[in-house]
Amino acid sequence: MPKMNPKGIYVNKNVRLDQLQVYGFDYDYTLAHYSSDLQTLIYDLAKEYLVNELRYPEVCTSFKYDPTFPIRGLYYDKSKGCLMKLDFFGSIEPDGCFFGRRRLSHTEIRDIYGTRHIGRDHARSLVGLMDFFCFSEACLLADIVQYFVDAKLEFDASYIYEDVIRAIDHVHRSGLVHRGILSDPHRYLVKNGKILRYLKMLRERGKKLFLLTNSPYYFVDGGMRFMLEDSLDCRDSWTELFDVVIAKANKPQFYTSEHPFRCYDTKNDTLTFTKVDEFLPDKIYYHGCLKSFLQITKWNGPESEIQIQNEDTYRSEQAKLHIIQELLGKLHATASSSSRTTAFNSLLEELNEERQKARSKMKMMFNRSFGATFLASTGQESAFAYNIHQYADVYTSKPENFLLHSPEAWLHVPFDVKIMPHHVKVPSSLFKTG
Ligand SMILES: Nc1nc2c(ncn2[C@@H]2O[C@H](COP(=O)(O)O)[C@@H](O)[C@H]2O)c(=O)[nH]1
Ligand SMILES: [Mg+2]
Repeated sequence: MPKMNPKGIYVNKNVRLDQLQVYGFDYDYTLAHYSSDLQTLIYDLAKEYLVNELRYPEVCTSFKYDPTFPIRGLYYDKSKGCLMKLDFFGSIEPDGCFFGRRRLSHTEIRDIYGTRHIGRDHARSLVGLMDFFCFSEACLLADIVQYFVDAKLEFDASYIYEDVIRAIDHVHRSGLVHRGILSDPHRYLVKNGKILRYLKMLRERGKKLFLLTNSPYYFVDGGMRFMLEDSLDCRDSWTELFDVVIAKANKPQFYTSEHPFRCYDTKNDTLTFTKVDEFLPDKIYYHGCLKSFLQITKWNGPESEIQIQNEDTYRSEQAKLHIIQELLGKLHATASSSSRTTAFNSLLEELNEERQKARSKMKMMFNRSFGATFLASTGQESAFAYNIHQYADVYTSKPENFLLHSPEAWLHVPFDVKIMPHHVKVPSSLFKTG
């Protein structure tokens, strides 16, 4: 029986690795991986800020981060205070909607939202909690809402959101989280020699490498030294692995703004005043934007790809593919549908019940509150999966998984994939007994 591969490389759009010349890396949760203690650290620091600076009641300091509660890709409703999981089509998961830490019943969801489907009006008040840093945020939001409910205090859910975001933002921006991690790296950082092998292999193949992180340099430097201390020759600096190192990049604005780059003086912790019009080896750069990055590096990417897509031969192939797909869809729709007897209907009911049982069993195997990150309880993809599908051509759990493939590999979307390529189909023969 096929199994999902946690180290697999999954392809949403075809990519030829042999044609990739430039590899960009993010730092947090890409080069650096953290233990779950980090979520507790962020949660505790943010909770202290709520109490000490925003005057939340003292009792909030006793709240504890619950690692079993949140998953990635949840949504917080700023107008209603609910924390929920959505499916691929933007419908609320029937058992995945919480008010505070209490799961709402189907009737309660209907009373609040009308239908399970989040319409345009409600969608405006939803905020996505997508990245790995959001676990603590999701848990803190739910715990604070629960506090107000238990204390029978009136509250505006959007104020809770603003306060929690402010607290979380503060603990990152002030460097409290960064200093906390560096003060006890063994506790928070996961050492990984494989990433060094992967980066070196790419360099040996003549690829250009850059690091683009929102984190400050001292934090990245401390983390990289710690993670690579057993595998990197002590005379070498980790910065030599990259052609360009950019810290405090201010993503996502980096991609759209016109901020200039500044050269960062690592000895004096200051920014220099000279204009940056080239990237020198061993120098660290701060801020900047994509436009200047492309102007300086001239790593513009192949424009021929767009030209090819505009050519008539390509477009006629594309049209042919669309027609074939449409025909396949119609074939599926017209097959089956026979006359339904009572026995047929009761069998249907029984099967539905069994399906329901199996679904909830499967869900519990992931996370008892919200189930799987990529899947809705129907077995279809979640809204988080939709985001990955939209924004990632290729995805994998760790960059070094690429070591298991040739750097010249052509990565193809599997021919039989429905939405997420890492999902495998379980053959029904698996359940046959005797
Ligand atoms: N000001 C905020 N900073 C945040 C928040 N969540 C995470 N972070 C910080 O961003 C970087 C991660 O950058 P990356 O480019 O390396 O992935 C790291 O320093 C975090 O501390 C936030 O909500 N507000
Ligand atoms: Mg990151």
